[in-house]
Amino acid sequence: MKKKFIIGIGGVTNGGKTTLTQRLIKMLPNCCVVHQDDFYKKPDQIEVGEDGFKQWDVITALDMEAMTNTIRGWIENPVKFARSHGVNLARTDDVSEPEEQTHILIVEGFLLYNYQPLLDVFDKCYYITIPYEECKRRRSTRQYTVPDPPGLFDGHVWPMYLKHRTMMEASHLTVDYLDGLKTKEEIYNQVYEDIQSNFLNRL
Ligand SMILES: Nc1ncnc2c1ncn2[C@@H]1O[C@H](COP(=O)(O)OP(=O)(O)O)[C@@H](O)[C@H]1O
Ligand SMILES: O=C(O)c1ccc[n+]([C@@H]2O[C@H](COP(=O)([O-])O)[C@@H](O)[C@H]2O)c1
Repeated sequence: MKKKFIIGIGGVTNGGKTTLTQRLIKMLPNCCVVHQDDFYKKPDQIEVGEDGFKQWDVITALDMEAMTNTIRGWIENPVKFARSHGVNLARTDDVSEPEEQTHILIVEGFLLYNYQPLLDVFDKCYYITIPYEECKRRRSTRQYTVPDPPGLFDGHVWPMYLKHRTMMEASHLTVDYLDGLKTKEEIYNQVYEDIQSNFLNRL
């Protein structure tokens, strides 16, 4: 029986992906995480568009090859990956050896489902959405390593979100939508129970 599961938590910027991911990794056994934001290229490698904005919200702004290699490293040896990332593995005195246990990888990011080589690695694809107004409000309070210049949200971030979401929906990937307007607790409970029943209780 399969014992390695990769779960995607994608969706709009400021939808609550990181918040949900942090809660899940605390509660799920043998759970590692890969954050897409960690694979951003350096600011001087980000293209400037005709609109004058640095194009942060496109797949070429990210080193997707490096991210894919990191995920492949987990697939090859989740125990080694967990140990080298400081993730505690379940105790082995009352269960099987670490190699025999179930392992979960959460991959979190805003452009997860727009990179063809990764589409077939996911056992489950979640996608958090929030409406324009709420997204703009949350984003206005957020500090990124490179702060948003005036007009970036309406001129680049939101249009790119709509474009990539449309492309994802055309790809026939099976995606479970999560309503990011629900409370953090509600979203977490929904996903935790879903993962439990789909991947953990069946073992
Ligand atoms: N369900 C929620 N309801 C209200 N605010 C939320 C919710 N989830 C996250 N937030 C807030 O929204 C902001 C962005 O959350 P974050 O998890 O960093 O989003 P993302 O990783 O999708 O960009 C943070 O200020 C966070 O506290
Ligand atoms: O992380 C960075 O270095 C960074 C630098 C510039 C911009 N970002 C923004 O990060 C956003 C994606 O991350 P998130 O957590 O909001 O989903 C995306 O909308 C980018 O515009 C992120």
